[in-house]
Amino acid sequence: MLKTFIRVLGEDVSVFYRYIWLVIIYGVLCGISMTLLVPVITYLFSGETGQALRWLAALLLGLFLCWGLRNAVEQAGVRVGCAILQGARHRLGDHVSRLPVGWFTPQNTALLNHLVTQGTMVVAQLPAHVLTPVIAGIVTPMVLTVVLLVLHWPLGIIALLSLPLLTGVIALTNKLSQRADDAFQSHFAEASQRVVEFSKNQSVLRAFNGSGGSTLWLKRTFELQRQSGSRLIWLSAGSAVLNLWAVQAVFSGLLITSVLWLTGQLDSGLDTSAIIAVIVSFLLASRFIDSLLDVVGYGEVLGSGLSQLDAIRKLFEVEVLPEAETGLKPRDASVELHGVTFCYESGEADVLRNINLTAKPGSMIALIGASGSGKTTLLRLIARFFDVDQGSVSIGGVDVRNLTGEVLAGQVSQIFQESYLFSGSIADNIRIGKPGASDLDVMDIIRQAGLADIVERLPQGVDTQVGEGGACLSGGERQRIAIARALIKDAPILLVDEATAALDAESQAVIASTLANLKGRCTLIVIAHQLSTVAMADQIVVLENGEVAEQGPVDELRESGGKYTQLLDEQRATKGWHITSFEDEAQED
Ligand SMILES: Nc1ncnc2c1ncn2[C@@H]1O[C@H](COP(=O)(O)OP(=O)(O)OP(=O)(O)O)[C@@H](O)[C@H]1O
Repeated sequence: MLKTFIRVLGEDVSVFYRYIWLVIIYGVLCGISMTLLVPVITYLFSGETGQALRWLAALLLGLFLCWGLRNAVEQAGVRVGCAILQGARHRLGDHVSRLPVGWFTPQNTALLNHLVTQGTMVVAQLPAHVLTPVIAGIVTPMVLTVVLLVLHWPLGIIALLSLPLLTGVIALTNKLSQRADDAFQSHFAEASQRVVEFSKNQSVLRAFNGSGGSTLWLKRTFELQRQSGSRLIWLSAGSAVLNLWAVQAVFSGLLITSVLWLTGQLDSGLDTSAIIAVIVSFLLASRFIDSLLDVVGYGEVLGSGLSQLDAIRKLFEVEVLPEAETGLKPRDASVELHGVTFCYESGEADVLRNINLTAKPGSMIALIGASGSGKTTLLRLIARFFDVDQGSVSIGGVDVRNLTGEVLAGQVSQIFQESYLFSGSIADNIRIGKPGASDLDVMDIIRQAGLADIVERLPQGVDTQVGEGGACLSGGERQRIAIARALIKDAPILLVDEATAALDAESQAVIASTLANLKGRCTLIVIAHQLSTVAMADQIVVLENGEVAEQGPVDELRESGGKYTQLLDEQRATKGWHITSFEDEAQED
């Protein structure tokens, strides 16, 4: 817990240390103040009223100091909470921005959203509202235990033994509640994600499931959330009862011991000092129990807060991609893969195995292979979405792990099949590729990406809002904006996941002409779906089950009659492709 607080608070950690020290001092001072009851009662019973009043004044002063310190503790707790709210989100953001892109699954994204919006809020409230009574509720009984040991050792021994016993019971019940709370929070995040998915994709759901089956996933998620919610309620209630029983058991032990001792004293004749000691011990024992009851009372809120803190800890423990500290720069736009092996999850089968590939500066490589053969993964490794498990990926002779994020981003531009557009205008989205681009540059790129006609048709031209995710545009229009965004960046290496049949013929033609224009001007590595693209490449790489099955110039592969021709035959059968050269294609067009 302490480590996570320290991590979450970063450079503001001093406010947390100050708070912890204050609350410990507060707990000790409360314990000491209560022990001042001993001389007050002793002197009262022995008739020394003056002395009793002096000790009473000391007791009142102690209580006054406790009250003052409690205020200081509360303020320190609020300051810790503010520091968490102000800094934790930034620190989480910094950490998350360095995580591998593959971490951002819908479930992790929903969890992140939940932690940033609600989790940090719950954690921020812990010091001010929960930790103070809990820490003081443990420190004060420790002080009282020492006094009880001095005053009447059997009571002291019971108090001493009860501390680890109660800590054990509370830790156990907390762990159980925390587990139930983790499950509930995870189902809660999943349900939130499902609701967003459900509302965003109504058109798909209605088209395929008009009878209401579309709500099946949602219902299942809600059911899981309900089950984990009930489990959490039952466990929390059970834990509260168990904790209370444990405290009452200790109280009964203290009570029985006091009564037995008092009875023994009465049998062996009245010893006033012993009777005073029993009465005082009994008073202290009841304060001891009160403090523990405070701890138990906050058990449930504490468990829930700690569960959020634990989720934040786990998030901080996800390994980030190490950032290069060297100032190395690629010497040219070549791309080399040496013995690259990679799997997404450790322990699972390799998605790529021993891949060797060289793209000379300005050359073009077409990646082809069946669905799932690893083509997209290979492009992701070049852009360092993940680090390879074995081997290396180099750009311009430098391992991508030794390039800073900024240098690498400057070298590589990408066109994906599904490129996300941000809320804003067409021009805003294109300028993501080059923030300082002039209006003239933007218009020029719009022409190159075959967007000119579309932009002219729109009443607000390049200032037309695209909506969230480009919802106001067609798939082809979105794709062309994404192409324009990649082109304006003018990076020396372009990675392209060519559009499949999901796009209209015009957009496919735009990609083909873009590639033809760029050929020779930058290094192109393209997942090729169109025969014309395959035909214009300098080198074809055929992937099969994560391995390079064949590679070489198109003519060589055509003649060898190996995997390449086999794949083309299969695709010709499904799409009507035929083996031809780029020139033939151009003539046919
Ligand atoms: N983020 C991921 N986490 C885990 N496994 C993944 C992930 N992305 C892809 N895979 C798996 O890796 C393998 C290769 O996928 P990849 O997307 O690289 O293939 P592909 O050749 O590009 O396929 P397609 O042509 O259908 O896009 C597949 O078995 C896929 O299920």
